[in-house]
Amino acid sequence: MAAAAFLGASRAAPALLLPSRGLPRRLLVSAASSSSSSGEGAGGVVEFQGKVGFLGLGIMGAPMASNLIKAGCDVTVWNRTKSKCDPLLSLGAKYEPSPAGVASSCDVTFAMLADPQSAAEVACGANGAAEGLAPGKGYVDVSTVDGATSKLIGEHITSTGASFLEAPVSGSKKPAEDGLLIFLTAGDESLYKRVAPLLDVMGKSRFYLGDVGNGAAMKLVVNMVMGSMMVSFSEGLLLSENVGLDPNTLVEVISQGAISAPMFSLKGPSMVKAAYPTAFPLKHQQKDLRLALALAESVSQPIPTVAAANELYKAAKSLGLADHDFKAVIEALKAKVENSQK
Ligand SMILES: NC(=O)C1=CN([C@@H]2O[C@H](COP(=O)(O)OP(=O)(O)OC[C@H]3O[C@@H](n4cnc5c(N)ncnc54)[C@H](OP(=O)(O)O)[C@@H]3O)[C@@H](O)[C@H]2O)C=CC1
Ligand SMILES: O=CCCC(=O)O
Repeated sequence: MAAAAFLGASRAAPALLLPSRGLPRRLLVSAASSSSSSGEGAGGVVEFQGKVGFLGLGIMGAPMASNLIKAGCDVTVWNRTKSKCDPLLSLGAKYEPSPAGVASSCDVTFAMLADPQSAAEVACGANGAAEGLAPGKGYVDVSTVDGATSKLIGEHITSTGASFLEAPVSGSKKPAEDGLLIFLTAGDESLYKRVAPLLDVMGKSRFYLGDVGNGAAMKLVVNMVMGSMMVSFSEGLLLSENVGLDPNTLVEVISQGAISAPMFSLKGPSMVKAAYPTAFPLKHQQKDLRLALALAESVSQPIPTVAAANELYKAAKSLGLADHDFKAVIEALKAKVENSQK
């Protein structure tokens, strides 16, 4: 069936208004063709044709896949812990029992895994995605990993004839739910253009940064700044309290000045209450600082503030806070203060 004819059919197209770089866009999705393509259709309508795979349904992967399904995509999912697929299956997703099965049944497969080791295992290991890939298919890794891991995955994927894009994201659980992530992409530019309509379902903006490794590096630089800012903020909250100020007032004062940041306004009030519901797990923030330190080492640049922040996240992990939100790093600081006052 011709794609245009299918796009005209009723199955094809829940049409959505999508905010992308401030411009409303409509998305037409079709699963009609096994050779996926996308582009501007008549009247500025953006089209994606093909089946979409999603591997890794954690805090980020689940809402991202969910948004694709809600936009009308034909989505097939896999997760190591199978029960996490259930909410997506209820929304209409299909299931395959391995990453290879997903990749072989889909035109483009996204992966959102915890760390370099799991991203490499799911892409390149036994029953991994690469086993199901072939020329014409695409693999988009949106996990936060280091450049070396991303290059290794990319080489493995492209050796099958498929194309590879790294596309880590800035933005946390809520932006993932709201389809407001920022994609930092690098690698195959034609795959980037092909999946752009899908990125625009899940995100509010996208950057194409050239060779594989550049997206990973950009993501690590952003997150090392964020991790250090959170430590500095924690020190300020604690110091304000220790000198008899109301830390809630500090949050308000900061929100009105030059260092105002959504992170402080959003996370400050719960930090004052010592509540740390998880949006971005502390173990992942520490992983990102570890990878950023290695990145800096690769160009012989000292990043002493990040090195100090990393030690505090490690201390927080050893206090059992790995799966709490990364703002729980303030607890490691409290423990240090208590120890120093003994
Ligand atoms: N949370 C956030 O705010 C953000 C996170 N990120 C990055 O996105 C990635 C995912 O984060 P997030 O969703 O929060 O993390 P979660 O810990 O919630 O999810 C991790 C996912 O990886 C899977 N996984 C872990 N180890 C393995 C393995 N050995 N083999 C197969 N699958 C595995 C998990 O499967 P299972 O369910 O079986 O454990 C789960 O699907 C990370 O790289 C993180 O740094 C990026 C931006 C924001
Ligand atoms: O990697 C996690 C980033 C979290 C965020 O950007 O708020």
